[in-house]
Amino acid sequence: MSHLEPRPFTVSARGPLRGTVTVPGDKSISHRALMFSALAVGESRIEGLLEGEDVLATAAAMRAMGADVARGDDGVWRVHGVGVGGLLQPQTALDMGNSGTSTRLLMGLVASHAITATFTGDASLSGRPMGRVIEPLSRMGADITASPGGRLPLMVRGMNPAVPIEYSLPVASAQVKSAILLAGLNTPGITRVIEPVSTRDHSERMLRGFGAELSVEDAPQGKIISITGEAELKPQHILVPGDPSSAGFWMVAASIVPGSEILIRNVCMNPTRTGLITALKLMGADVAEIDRRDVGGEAVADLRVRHAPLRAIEVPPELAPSMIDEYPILFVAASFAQGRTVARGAHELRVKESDRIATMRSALEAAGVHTEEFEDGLAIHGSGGEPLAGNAQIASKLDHRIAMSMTVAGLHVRAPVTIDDASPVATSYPDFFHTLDALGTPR
Ligand SMILES: O=C(O)C1=C[C@@H](OP(=O)(O)O)[C@@H](O)[C@H](O)C1
Ligand SMILES: C=C(OP(=O)(O)O)C(=O)O
Repeated sequence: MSHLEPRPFTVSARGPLRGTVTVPGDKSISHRALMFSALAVGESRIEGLLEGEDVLATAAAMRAMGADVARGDDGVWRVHGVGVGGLLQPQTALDMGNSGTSTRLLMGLVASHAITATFTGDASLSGRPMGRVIEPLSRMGADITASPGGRLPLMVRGMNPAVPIEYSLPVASAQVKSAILLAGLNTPGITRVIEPVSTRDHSERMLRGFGAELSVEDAPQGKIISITGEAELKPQHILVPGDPSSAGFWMVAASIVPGSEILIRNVCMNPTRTGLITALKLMGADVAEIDRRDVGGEAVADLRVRHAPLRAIEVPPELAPSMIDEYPILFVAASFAQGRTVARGAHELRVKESDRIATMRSALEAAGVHTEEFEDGLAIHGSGGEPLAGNAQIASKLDHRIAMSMTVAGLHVRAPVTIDDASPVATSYPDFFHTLDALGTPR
């Protein structure tokens, strides 16, 4: 799973970008589809699963804990689950690769089963904080031994029966929320998570779809999500909609490269995920939603994006949870806007696959963009639509979103940009470079 060989990639000005793109399945939904199917009794079928390294790490972990997980020649994944409470002791350490979502959600699952699992990961994942899940899961009775700083490698000794808790999230994190709900699935009684700031709600929607007893209540202190434990999940047929985070790269590419027009098909429009579209529209981007429909309980639309002059904005901080993974590509859009864009209230970016504030700052500065760094964000002085100087070496720091964002920046430059290692792109978007080739040729 780890990237032994760095794969450099050089990008030079291209365009205009024209064509139709179908983005891969949503990463958050794909992880959950595998996990929940593995806990149902019977066969679930999953269509449109993202076959990126992060999701494959989840598939391997579910197999290691007893589920039968296989991809058919028709591209449909079939999962025979073990039932809630039925996870088996994995025989070797679970290699989570680069994936924070796999790690935190699976720690929750293991926490309430009578099994012990060791979690390992690559250098990026081993630097990310796990204390945020260790704390609530320990309260539920799990015994967790982590490396210094609450990092990987770590070992979770599950407790069965675990103790239900009521827990108010100290950080806006769908991973922490989901870890607790997953632990609650196999815990007698009602486990409650209070979410002062709403985050992506795929776990809630999908757990309900699988037949779990889960309620969401609006209260003065936030959303109260209650799950009744010792649940029985029924197998499902899941259609995974396209990933709005992956679509973001093409939205910004079309917006900044003159003459471009891209139709992006089948994009998940769950309102907890559409912050980038809101921000780009505030900047003057030409994004049209076509044919809004429902796919497997999620809103989906096709998006037609045309080149348009962008203007700087103050990015509303309340958008942060609904576009948390899209800040790197938003910073690229801002680099081509007229004026100074300010994005603050995004401190969480410091603890993603890389420190995305520092990494994007260095990358954009190297490519000729003037930026100012804050503890919780960046200010970016845009080019007003002119190409960037380019002529830069970019460190992707084992971070797929940095590699893809700086590739998009490199589509409108005076001199080529080289990404030192583009291999992390395979974690979330294995076809990214093929799709780019199909959309436009070097000028
Ligand atoms: O629950 C999820 O699927 C995710 C939640 C977010 O992380 P946090 O929970 O750390 O905000 C996001 O950054 C990640 O890519 C996927
Ligand atoms: C933060 C991300 O993923 P994860 O936390 O699952 O590694 C991401 O995909 O941008």
